[in-house]
Amino acid sequence: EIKIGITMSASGPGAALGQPQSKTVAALPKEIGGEKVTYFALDDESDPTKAAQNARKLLSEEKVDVLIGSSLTPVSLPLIDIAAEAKTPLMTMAAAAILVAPMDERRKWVYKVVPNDDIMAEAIGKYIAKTGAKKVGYIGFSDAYGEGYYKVLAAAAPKLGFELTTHEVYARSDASVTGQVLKIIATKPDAVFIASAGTPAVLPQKALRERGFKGAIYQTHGVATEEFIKLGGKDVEGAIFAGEAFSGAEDMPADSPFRKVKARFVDAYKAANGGAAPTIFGVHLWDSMTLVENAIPAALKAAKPGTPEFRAAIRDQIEKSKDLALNNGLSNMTPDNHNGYDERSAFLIEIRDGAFRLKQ
Ligand SMILES: O=C(O)C(=O)c1ccccc1
Repeated sequence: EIKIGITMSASGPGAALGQPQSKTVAALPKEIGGEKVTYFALDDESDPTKAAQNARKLLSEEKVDVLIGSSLTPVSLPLIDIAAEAKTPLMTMAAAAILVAPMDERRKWVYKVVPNDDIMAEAIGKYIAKTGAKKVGYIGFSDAYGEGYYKVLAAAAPKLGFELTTHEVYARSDASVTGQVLKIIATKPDAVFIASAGTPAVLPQKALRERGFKGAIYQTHGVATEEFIKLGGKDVEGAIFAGEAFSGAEDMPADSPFRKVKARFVDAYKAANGGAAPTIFGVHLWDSMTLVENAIPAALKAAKPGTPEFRAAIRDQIEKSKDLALNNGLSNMTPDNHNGYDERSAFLIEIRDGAFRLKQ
C-alpha cells in the first residue's frame, strides 16, 4: 500500500484554490503499479501553522510516502523543512519560485507543478511592452506570492521598456483596497498589474473600474477559476494573464498533447463529482500525482512502500521526468530545477465573454 498525505487550503482566503483540490482527491488513481494507493486529505484553513501541524501528523501518524501541499505559497513555505527533515518528497501546489529555488539540501525534496513566477512574469511583461504601455501600476498580495511577482516584474520592466509606478500591497483577507487604488490612479498609469489569486483578486480590479480606470488590467494565473469570473462579472472582462496550458487547451490545435491530458483529468474529475467541471487549481493536485505516478514503478523496483528507501527512490525518479505533458505545461525536471518549465509553458489567456480564452 502506498500512502499519500495531502494538506490544502479548503477554507479561509485560499478556499477558491483549495476547494477544487479537495474535490479532486476522489478522482486520483486508486492503484498504481499494482499497489493500492490511499490518500489522507486535510484542510489547513489557509493557515501556515495549521499546514505544518497537518504535515507532521501525516508523517508521524499515517507514515505517508509522499506529502502534497499546500495550495498557497505562504502556507507551503513551512512544509519545506518538515519534508526535508523527514526525507519525504513534497509536491507543493503553490506558485512562487522561492519554494523550489535556489536549489539546496532542503529543496532537494520539493517539487512544484505550477510554472514559476519568473516564466509567467516574463511572458506577460513582453505582452505589456508590445501594447506600448510605458507606465504600469502594481498592486499585489503582501505575502511571498505577491512579492515573488513584484520582484521578477520589477527586474524585467526596465529591460522591456516600461516602469512600475507603484508597489502597493494588500492581504488576502482584506475587505477594501480603496487607498491603494487611489494611489495607483494618481500615478496615471497606462495599465495596472495585479499579483493576486482566488476570489480576493477581484477586489482591486473592481475598485479600479469603479474609480473610473479605463486602462488594461493584467492579472496572474492565480485568477483562473470560474469563481473569479462569477464574482468579478463585467469588471474582470478583458483581463489578461499568463496562464497554464489547461486554461487555453480548448483553443489549441486538435493534436496538442495538452488537450489529451486535459481530457483525461476532466473525465476523471467529472466522474468523481457528479458531472461538475474542474478548475485549474484541481489540476495542481492531479499533475502532482501524475509526476508521482510516473515515478512509482521504478521506485517499487528499488524498495517497499513505507520505507525511507522508497521515499528517496520516488524523489530520485521524479527528478528524471522528461518531456512530460502536464496540464500545467511541458515538464522537464533536473537536479537543479524542480519546476521544470520554460517559456513554452506560459500561455496568454484573456477573459472574453465570461470565459478563459487563449489569446492568439
Ligand atoms: O502560490 C500562491 O500563493 C497562490 O496564490 C497561487 C497562485 C497561482 C497558482 C497556484 C497558487
